[in-house]
Amino acid sequence: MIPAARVQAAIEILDRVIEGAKGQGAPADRIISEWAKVNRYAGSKDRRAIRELVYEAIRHCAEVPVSGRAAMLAQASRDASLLALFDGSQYGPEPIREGEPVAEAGIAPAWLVERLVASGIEGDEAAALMGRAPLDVRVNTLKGDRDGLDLPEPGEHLAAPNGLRFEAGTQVDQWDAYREGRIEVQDHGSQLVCLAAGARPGETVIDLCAGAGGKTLALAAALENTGRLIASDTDKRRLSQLGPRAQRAGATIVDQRLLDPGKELEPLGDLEAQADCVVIDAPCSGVGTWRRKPEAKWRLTPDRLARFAATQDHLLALGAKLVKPGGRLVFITCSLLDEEGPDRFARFLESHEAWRADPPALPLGRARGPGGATGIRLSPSHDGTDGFFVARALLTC
Ligand SMILES: C[S@@+](CC[C@H](N)C(=O)[O-])C[C@H]1O[C@@H](n2cnc3c(N)ncnc32)[C@H](O)[C@@H]1O
Repeated sequence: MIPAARVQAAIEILDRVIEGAKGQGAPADRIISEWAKVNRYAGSKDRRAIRELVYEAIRHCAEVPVSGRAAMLAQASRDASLLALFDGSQYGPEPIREGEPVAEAGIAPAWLVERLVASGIEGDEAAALMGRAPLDVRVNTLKGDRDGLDLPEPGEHLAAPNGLRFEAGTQVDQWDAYREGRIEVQDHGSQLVCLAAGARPGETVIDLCAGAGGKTLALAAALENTGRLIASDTDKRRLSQLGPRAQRAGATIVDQRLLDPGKELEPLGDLEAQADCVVIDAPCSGVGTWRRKPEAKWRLTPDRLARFAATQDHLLALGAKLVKPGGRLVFITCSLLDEEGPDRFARFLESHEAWRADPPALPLGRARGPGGATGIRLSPSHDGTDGFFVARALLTC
């Protein structure tokens, strides 16, 4: 494809991303994959270039743009070589008309920028949310250790004991080690928050919001496949992905439970006050993952954010019922907004007297939250990870 045709393709994809964001439709990566399936003439270099154009345009638009073209024109206003491609050539974008709408540059919609600033995310911290994430893997210690692993590329050793980093776009899923379950793709931050659980062999651990099991597999490795590991979620489709992943990883102790929203305790009744540790990787806005899913900023509304916070309160109260005296509750969100992190944890401690904060010692991150209810924040700028908040509480009696 000629460069101008790539720009036009990116504009058309952006139109669909914008539509998806307005109607809670498909995410950008799915829209791009679907586009590539239909437009077979696009080679791998074209697809990579188009993808980059789409993501860069999303990253730099504050509000939802009126059109893909307005988003791309905003990019072109910062990049003369892109501007020159609006030349009306065959397959390329039409020449620019006077007074055409150009999207407003910025990190996120104004209301969200305000919330970020109130949570201490501004300047470099905010800019880093628009960066490109590297590709991190976790070496699966159920099948070998980091030093003994022979990979096509060595990878950078990360602070998480089993973490390796590769350049974004490295096709690790083509490697034997991936197919054989010796490595899992998992962001470094995600690996670090799993360490906060402090899971030890023989314990009973509940991964309450297991989703497709990214953290469940890390917990199974920490437990060395001994003890009990219960993985629950209300989303049947996500949970159904865990079985094959666990099999590939050799995680044999995973006991799956599908939950009914509002009646979550029913299938977990046998576990009340039984767990050494309950991990709550709660549903959230995903602000911390904007490097991978930048269009998430357009999907969020103040109402949705308030609903996430209410669900987080609900899950904290629920998870607490499953922990035995002396046990631990680990609260995780991939958000940098205080209202989805420190505020929730502080509220939980205020309303649950038998619990006290027990901040985990992690190799990266900074303390965040009021004294007595402190957790750890990881951020792209400070730690080179996705953004996370993780806090741990102990049941004292
Ligand atoms: C952040 S995601 C979990 C990601 C997963 N732990 C991982 O590491 O890949 C949050 C999950 O919470 C689940 N969820 C939402 N409401 C829930 C509820 N009431 N009880 C349990 N899980 C819930 C969602 O379906 C979603 O899979």
